[in-house]
This record gives sequence, C-alpha cells and structure tokens, in this order.
Amino acid sequence: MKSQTMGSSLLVAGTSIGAGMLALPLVAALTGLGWGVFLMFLMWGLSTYGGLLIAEACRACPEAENLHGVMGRLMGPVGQGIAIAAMLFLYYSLCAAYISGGANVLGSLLAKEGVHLPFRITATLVVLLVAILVVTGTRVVDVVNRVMFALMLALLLYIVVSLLPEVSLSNVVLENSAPRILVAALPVLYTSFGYHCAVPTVVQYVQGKPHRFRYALIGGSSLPFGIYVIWMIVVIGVVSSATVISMAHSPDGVTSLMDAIGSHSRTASFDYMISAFAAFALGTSFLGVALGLFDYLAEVFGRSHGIWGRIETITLTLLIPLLAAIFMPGSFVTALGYAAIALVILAVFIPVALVWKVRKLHMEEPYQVAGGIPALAGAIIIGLLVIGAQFGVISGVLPSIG
Ligand SMILES: N[C@@H](Cc1ccccc1)C(=O)O
Repeated sequence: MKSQTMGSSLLVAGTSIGAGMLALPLVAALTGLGWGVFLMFLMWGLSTYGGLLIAEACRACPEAENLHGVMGRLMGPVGQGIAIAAMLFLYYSLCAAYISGGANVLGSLLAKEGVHLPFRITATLVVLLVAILVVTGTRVVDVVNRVMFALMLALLLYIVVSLLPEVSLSNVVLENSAPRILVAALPVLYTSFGYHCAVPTVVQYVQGKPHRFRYALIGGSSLPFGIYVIWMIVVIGVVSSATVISMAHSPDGVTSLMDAIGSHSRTASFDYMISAFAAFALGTSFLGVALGLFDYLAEVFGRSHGIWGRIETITLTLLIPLLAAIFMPGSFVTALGYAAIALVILAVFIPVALVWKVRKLHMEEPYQVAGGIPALAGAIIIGLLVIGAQFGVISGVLPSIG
C-alpha cells in the first residue's frame, strides 16, 4: 500500500476517534450492547457513505481546494452560507464537549492529589492549555498530536489486555431496551464517526485516485468502529451496565466512569493510566478541531498572523464553547448530540445535494459512489431521523442520554 493511502487512513481514523471513546460506553449501557453495536454499524455506514459522496464531489471540482470551494462552484453563495453556519455550529459544539470532558478528567486527576477545584476553573485551565498550543503554531500542535495519538493507542492496548480477565460475561448480556432510547442514542453515535472535514485533504493527498481514497475512507473509518466495539465490550463487561447507567445521568459521568474502570485493577497506577488515556482521546480531537476552527476564523475575520492577531482569533475560537461548557451542566454528551445536527447537514445533506448536481450536469468522471438514487434517498431519511432524534431529546419527547 502506498504511504499516502496509509497516512490518509490514519488521518481519517485519528480525526474520528475522540470523544466517542468516553461517550459510547455510557450510551451502550443504556441501549444494551447488541443494539448499541447494531446502531453504531448503521451510523458508521451513514458516515462512510457521506465521506465517499464528498470525495465524489471533490473529484468533480479538482480546482477547488476545500469544501468551501466545491460549494461555491456547485451551489453558489447561498449554499456556501449554509455550510459556513453548519460548520461553525459543529465546531463550537464539539469544542464545548471537549472542554467539558477535559475539565472533568483534569478535575478528577487533581482530586487524586487532594486538590479540589471547581468545574469552571478546570475548564478554564483546559482552554488555556489548548490556546497556548494553538497560538504557538501548527507544527507544535502536529507534534503534540502525534505523540498523544501514539500514547493513546498504546494505553488502550494495555488497558484492554489488563482488563480482559476481569470481564464478566454475565455483564455482557445483549438485553433489549426501549425503542425511544435507541432513537435517542443515534445523534451521539453518529458524531463519534465524524471525520468529514478531512475528506478534501485525503482526496488531494492520494491525487484523486478512487481506489486509494475508497481504501482510506472505508478502512480509516472501520478502525474506529473496531476500536469502539472492543472498548464498549470491555468497559461494560468490567463495570456492568447497571453501574454505567447510574453514571450516564450524572453531570460528570465521564469521571465516574473512569474511576469505576480504574478501581478494577490491582495496579496502583492503573487509574492514572485510565485518566491519561481519556485525556489523550479528548486531546487529539480537541487540538484537531480547535486548529481547524482557528484557521477558519482567522481567514473569515482577516486577523493578522502576528501574536496579537492570533490571541484575538483564539479568543473567538474558545470563549463561546468555554461559556457553553460552564453554563450547561452535564454538557459533554449533550454537546455531542447538538454537534450531530450540524454534522448531518455537512456530511449528508450537502454531499447529497453536491453529488446530485454533479451527476445531473454529467461532470462526473468515471468514479461514482454505488447505490444510485435509492442510496441517496436512504441517506437523507436516516439523516432526518438523526436530526429528529436530537430535537426529540432537546424538547423532552425522547429521553436524554447523559
Ligand atoms: N468523531 C469525533 C468528532 C468529530 C465530528 C466531526 C468532525 C470531526 C470530529 C469525536 O468523536 O470526537
């Protein structure tokens, strides 16, 4: 396999693996493991299909550098405006989720040392840390990101291997759950498979060769699927659904979950490893998303690249999500659900519209995603279901997850 294809698969996997690691066990405990895996598979399919559609649209407009350019070419300024609004909403919701999860992890680490800080202080500390890294520059973020990703995978392997003997099969029952809970779980599951901002880069990186970007997108998103399933089985097998469910509704569910897993090993340093793993899983996604939003806002608002310009841009990037995280208690899973609304627009509705236009104008080159009109219609219906589910959760018609 060519190294760009490999690199692209890892880019997709790296962007995708993130908050899902911490949210999915909470969700799967509520849906039951069997249904959890089935719904994850459905959301993985929707996400991969959307990624392939974006790739098809990018190939039809080789002169455009990113999704913004492709939108401008095919949909004009109104389409571009919708995409910009959806992108800002997605990025802000994700940053709010990462700040909330990160603050919980930092708070629990400090509490183990006897230092008890309120949530708003730990959230601000997490934001300052990310802000300093992003303002320092892309190269620094790149290095820190690679190191954290490698450490996260190593820790995951270690944790899974050490916990396997503790898994009790009686916990891993495939019990059924109420249909309303299954629908309510869809938005968070879908967000866990989001990586779509990386697709234009991947298509360019493999010179638009269909067999290579197909490999990168399908392979790169299957890796998170496999890792998420193993992780969910191990966590629920060790901690038991009943215990996890009691955490799902507490404001710092992530911390309780990490503590519960940590207490299942005889090694004293094990709970530090669990916290480090959670911090790296969140950190890799947070840095990627914060950097993407930072560059984007710098361009939109024309801020300078000097130090004061960068400080202004990072304030625009992180202040709103910080306030959202502080004033919306328990916002980790909730914010991931909100992100799903924007992600469906960006990774299902917009790609379907783009590809529709490309195919109608016969701009397509030999590559076309399989499935024709039925697949496009199916994606729209499932996408509507995901958005409807989140509105159901917001309005209280459906139970909230987390
Ligand atoms: N999948 C990422 C979230 C994400 C969504 C969309 C784009 C990029 C990232 C996570 O679980 O953290």
